[in-house]
Amino acid sequence: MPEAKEKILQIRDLDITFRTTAGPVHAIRGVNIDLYKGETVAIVGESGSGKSVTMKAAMGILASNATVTNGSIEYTYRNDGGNMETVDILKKDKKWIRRNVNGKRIAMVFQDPMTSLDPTMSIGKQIMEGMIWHYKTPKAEAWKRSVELLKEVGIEDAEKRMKNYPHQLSGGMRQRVVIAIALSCNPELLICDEPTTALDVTIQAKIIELIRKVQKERGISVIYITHDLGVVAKVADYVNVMYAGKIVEKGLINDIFYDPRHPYTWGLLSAMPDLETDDERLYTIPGSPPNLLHEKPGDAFAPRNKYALVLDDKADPPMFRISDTHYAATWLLDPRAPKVEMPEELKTRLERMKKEAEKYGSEL
Ligand SMILES: Nc1ncnc2c1ncn2[C@@H]1O[C@H](COP(=O)(O)OP(=O)(O)OP(=O)(O)O)[C@@H](O)[C@H]1O
Repeated sequence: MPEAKEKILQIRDLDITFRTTAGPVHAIRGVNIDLYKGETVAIVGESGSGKSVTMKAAMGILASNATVTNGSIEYTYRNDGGNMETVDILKKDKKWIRRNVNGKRIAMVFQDPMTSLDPTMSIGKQIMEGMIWHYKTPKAEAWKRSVELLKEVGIEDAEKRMKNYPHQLSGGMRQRVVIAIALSCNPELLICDEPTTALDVTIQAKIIELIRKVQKERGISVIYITHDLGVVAKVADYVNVMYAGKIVEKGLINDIFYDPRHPYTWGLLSAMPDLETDDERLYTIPGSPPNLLHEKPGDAFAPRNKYALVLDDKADPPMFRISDTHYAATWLLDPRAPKVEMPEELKTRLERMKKEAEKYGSEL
């Protein structure tokens, strides 16, 4: 972690509602996220928990039926004049965001490279496009830089590959190209939305390794959106666990993996495959996430939570402080609550993970 921490993104009290024919969907509820230069923040949670919507808001690319009803998304960056500037993305229009943020200072890597690449355009052209549009880079220069980028992301025969079309590449190579495109304008922040979900397991590890490498070499910040805690364990400095549009637990990677406090985090960790558990015995969190069309009072996780208290049906828990880095929104942390520990099986599993990490000399 860098010594003097420079904050580059600060999301505060973000509330987003979608207009739908069935009524308003309150998809994001009071989200706060901080991101510092060079760090990796993960947002983890089941499908529909609000991870992508939060990041789309940060990139100013929300769907047209979305309304931000509260909050701010402050982004601090070095402007074209070389000075540091802080803007609230929510107060900027689409044109400004397209010119100054999207693909330039903040770039995204999506789950499926096939949908983020244009099948009708050579990959060389697709990498050059951003440089030419954002920086008016001359074509010959953009070509040269694109070849270098392809090499940087580990593509051999880069000159030759420039002329290829996406369908001529394997899935792993396509995702490398997507990463090259994302890096083409020297972004300060990379948002990776399930960047490995569509890939084979062996390729997954290589893409994660690649993202780590470019992050380190370039000193950029990364936000990982994923439902896979295995990926989180490998990449993140800081973790936000999301449920039903709200962050329910946040902490440093070791806080979340070795001292989780929210029963939802317990569930996610118990459901994480590891070497010792076979698929048939793997835990799944009972029930399914709530329908956000019908907001109910109380804690949205209560119906799936075997540790729920009577109070959970009445009031949404606030964020309780566990340490300066670790917070969780569960009434179990209220001083009046009965003492409840994480399931014994999970405790054993986390201890095993800790021992393995110590053996291999990694943080996790
Ligand atoms: N354009 C939209 N109109 C209506 N509801 C939407 C729209 N986009 C997202 N939502 C709703 O917002 C909620 C959060 O969705 P989001 O895509 O952020 O979830 P997610 O955690 O990223 O899930 P996944 O892992 O499946 O991508 C969901 O309930 C989803 O149905």
